[in-house]
Amino acid sequence: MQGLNELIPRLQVRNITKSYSGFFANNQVNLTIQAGEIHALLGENGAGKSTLMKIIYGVVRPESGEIFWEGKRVDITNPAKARSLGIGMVFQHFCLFETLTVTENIALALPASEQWNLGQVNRKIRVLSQEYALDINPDSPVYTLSVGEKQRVEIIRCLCVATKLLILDEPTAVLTPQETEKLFLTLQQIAAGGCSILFSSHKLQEVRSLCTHATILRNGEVIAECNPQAETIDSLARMMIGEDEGHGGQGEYGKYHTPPTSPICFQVRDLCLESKHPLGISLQHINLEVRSGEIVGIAGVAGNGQRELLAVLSGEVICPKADMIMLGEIPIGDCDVPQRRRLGLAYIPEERLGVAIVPNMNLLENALLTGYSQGLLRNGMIRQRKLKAWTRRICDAFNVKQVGLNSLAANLSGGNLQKFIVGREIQQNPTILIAAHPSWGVDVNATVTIHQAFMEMRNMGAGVLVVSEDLDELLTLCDRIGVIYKGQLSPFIPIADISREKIGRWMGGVSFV
Ligand SMILES: Nc1ncnc2c1ncn2[C@@H]1O[C@H](COP(=O)(O)OP(=O)(O)OP(=O)(O)O)[C@@H](O)[C@H]1O
Repeated sequence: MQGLNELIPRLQVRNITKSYSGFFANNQVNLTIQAGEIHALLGENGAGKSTLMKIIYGVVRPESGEIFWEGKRVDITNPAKARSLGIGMVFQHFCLFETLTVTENIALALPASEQWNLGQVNRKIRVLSQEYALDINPDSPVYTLSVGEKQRVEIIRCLCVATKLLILDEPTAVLTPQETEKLFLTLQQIAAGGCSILFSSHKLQEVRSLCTHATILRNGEVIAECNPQAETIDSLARMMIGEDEGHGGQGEYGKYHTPPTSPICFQVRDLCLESKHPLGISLQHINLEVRSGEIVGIAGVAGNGQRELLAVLSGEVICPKADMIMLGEIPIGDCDVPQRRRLGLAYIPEERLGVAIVPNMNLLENALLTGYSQGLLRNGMIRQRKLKAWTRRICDAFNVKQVGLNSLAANLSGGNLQKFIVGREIQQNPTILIAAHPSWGVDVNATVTIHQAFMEMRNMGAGVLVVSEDLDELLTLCDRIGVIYKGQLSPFIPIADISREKIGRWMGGVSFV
């Protein structure tokens, strides 16, 4: 016979409502999670998933509704209150101090009453990272970590305190398939110990493999509950998006483009660069070329030099020699970011907030930040009407859900922000687009929109270089793929000749032969 405690849900959310300027992010939402359950929260970009998670974690206060924790009504006024109940959360955008080490960051989040010293925290991190295969060096300063590694720090931070409900907002968005598999074993291990997990993801195959319950939101309302394992990817996508609207499914693009013989539009020649950071990765003899009308992908596990390579390709770091990077016939290795942009290089960085976007600027200002050379300025003055039309076109073409072009970028949902960044760069018709994790956190439909936009650019003769830890994305999108490992690039293989196993082995450090 079940004990009374096992019958009482761990968490019950009843009729939660939260609106922004009259727009309902959550409308009368109900959600029940049992102890030890892995529960998915699904919905397209802007459906209200993060808002609901933030309400449960005490970051956002609802206007009405109730929350019951193990049968008792609670008022979760702030994250400290949530943590005291045993609720931990890993956010889509990380909350780490860049200049502190992993250990220092985690120590800051531990309850003062438990009086941990840094040595104990360091040891605890090593134990947890081993136990849950969350590979991380506790002594690394956070600014040296890739996005994937920062996510691991966030997960370990939650695991350091006894947690009864772990909330993960898009945890696998930047993990490789192998890392995702490992993470899922971790999550299953955690759930088997009685901790509940609330998990949001746009990768429906993952949801089907991991979760036994799902609540589906559309336009802020719960529109269905189901067992994802009893559904298909198609039926889940239909529930999220609606019966009548098209949904792309994942990775259905038809035939690949034949490898082009067109001119090389972007080239890196024997680029060697010592990392200035003690824990950074030095780039060794990097050679690559992208032809006009070609999408080239660079795969690799986080922390193998992707960040250093992107910095030098985008112009954030200047090359030792100008002709180490060529844009067509022009050496650009010694050009700074604005010069490279003016010559036709567009860039979608790995980090959205603070690098791609200034959160406290509105959409118009953020559009201007990289689009200024598109006729949006005259005599140093902003052409307001042109800027408005330009920004509106980005939002329309990429279906960016927003309440107005004057709204702050920080108020966009994660996926809508990513669509905005991608649209802003593509609309500049660059000669070469360099993109890091282009579909990170975007829903099924938006992923298709972004991938199709890349393919259209390619078909119009632009070159595209995609750096991603999502192997599936690269296999879907690219004409040729190479791997970066410890600062070195493998040969690039045409998509028709690629074996997933070989790429996986290269990603794992097996020599490039
Ligand atoms: N602070 C805020 N101010 C104004 N609007 C907001 C704010 N936070 C969220 N919203 C809006 O509420 C809606 C729901 O956002 P939310 O982040 O919950 O969506 P989501 O389902 O998590 O989307 P995604 O999958 O893209 O992360 C969006 O339209 C978003 O723009």
